[in-house]
Amino acid sequence: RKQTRAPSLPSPPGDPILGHLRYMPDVNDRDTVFYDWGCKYGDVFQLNVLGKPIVVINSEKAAMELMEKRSAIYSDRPPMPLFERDGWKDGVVAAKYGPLLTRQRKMFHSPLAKGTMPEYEAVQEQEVNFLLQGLLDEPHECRRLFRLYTSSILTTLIYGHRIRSFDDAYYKIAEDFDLMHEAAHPSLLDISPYFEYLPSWFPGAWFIRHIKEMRPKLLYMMRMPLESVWLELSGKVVEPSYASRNLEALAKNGKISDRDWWIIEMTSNQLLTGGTDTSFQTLQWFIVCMLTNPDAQVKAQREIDDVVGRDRLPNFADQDSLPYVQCIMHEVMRWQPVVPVGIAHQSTAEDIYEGMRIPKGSVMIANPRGVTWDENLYHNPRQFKPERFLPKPDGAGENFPVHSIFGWGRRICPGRHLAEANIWLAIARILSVFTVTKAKDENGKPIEPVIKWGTGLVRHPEPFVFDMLPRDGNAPLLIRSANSQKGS
Ligand code: HEM
Repeated sequence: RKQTRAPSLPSPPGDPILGHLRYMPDVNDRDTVFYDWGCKYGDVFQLNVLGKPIVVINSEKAAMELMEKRSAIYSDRPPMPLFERDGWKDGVVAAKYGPLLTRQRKMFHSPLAKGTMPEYEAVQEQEVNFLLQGLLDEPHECRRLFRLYTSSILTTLIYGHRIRSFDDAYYKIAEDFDLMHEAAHPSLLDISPYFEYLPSWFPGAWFIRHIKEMRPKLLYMMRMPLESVWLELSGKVVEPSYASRNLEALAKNGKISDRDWWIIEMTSNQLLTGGTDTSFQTLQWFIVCMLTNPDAQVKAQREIDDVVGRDRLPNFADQDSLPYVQCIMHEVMRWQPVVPVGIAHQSTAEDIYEGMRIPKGSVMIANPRGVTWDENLYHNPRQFKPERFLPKPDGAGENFPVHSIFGWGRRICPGRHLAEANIWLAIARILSVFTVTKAKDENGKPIEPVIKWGTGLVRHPEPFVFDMLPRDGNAPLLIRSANSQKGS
């Protein structure tokens, strides 16, 4: 009673019945528009779309209080009808908060725990050496090579399959996931499931075509790799992997039920799809940052030269001695969060925040921009300044906004340790042997890069021009020798 009498959160003006439907920003600008509205209406404000409350949080203090400390009531997901129709119903990303989510997340605990990471170093080193070789031979293929790098680490760990070419069926799977980016857009299905029966030519019914194309692809993506692992298990040589271990454990107890099979299929797929685009697009943003901040690149290369030298490549044992390289990775993530508005949570009980009411069933959006652009937390927040994370007096002693990048409470990204390890190794080794620089036109004049971002679930730069040159005559030899070592 007391709670329902509490005042509502501040809200921008909207329409009767429709609420803020007509004012909802485009997916591409949602983070920046929500940031601007936060400056105007307060760090926690409410929108309503056809009666559904949407709470936007624009400060670390409020997000910590609600999404972390009170995560027991903020860990559900709102309905994601397009994801579900595409074939991801009940998969961990879209799962409602409950036993099925708990079971799936439990399966990730041990394989993705921080302490398990050293077990993957050999795979990561082989993959990064293959990446360097690719960048040396075909630097213009950088985008596809980054995707191959992140997806191959994942397919090796999940299915025991290394990707060695762009024609590999597993690479195609990772590429086909591009179509899923459309599912980030609001659709009529958010209003009612019956709109699925509209003809595809009906204005606004683009999602009918999307489901028709995406659903079979997603089903194939989930089924094909697991069936291959199952077939391999009946043979003699099996590369141990997340899927093989889970299948073997279940098979020991007799027949694997359809439900158990589905859970392994789904969790494997969500690790691959959740981990590939986020990580490889972070690497693309790293290239953008090096291209546009040459001083930072030089500083990181000097650090690597001092600690590692030029006769070998950096490895995980060097990580603590390369603080500036670590700062570069974190600053790339802070400067351009690749999941621009995170993944929405939903509240399961009514709540009060600073005397104001948050209705039960509110969609909760913790906007990363509210934190990463907060001038109380970051000096010149819109500038790329890796040293901000160095301890004082060398740097500003600012904190990496881990939750704004990897999520909140009981839904925090389970793959964060693996993501950071994969990205760090790629960044450290690229900086040790290559320099990212402006491309030159036919007259030898540097071409100014134009950086724009494309639409999708994961923020990515549109193709841009740059060069990636070996740092010295020894770099190609070092790369070739590393990539030809046993196991590579
Ligand atoms: C730079 C890389 C990555 C970033 C920025 C990132 C970011 C995120 C974010 C923001 C969420 C939503 C968290 C929330 O709801 O509060 C998430 C969820 C998730 N991520 Fe990541 N992620 C990355 C890499 C990975 C990797 C490598 C994997 C797998 C190995 C992975 C698997 C997942 C899964 C399965 C979920 C769903 C968790 C749930 O709904 O409970 N991610 N990630």
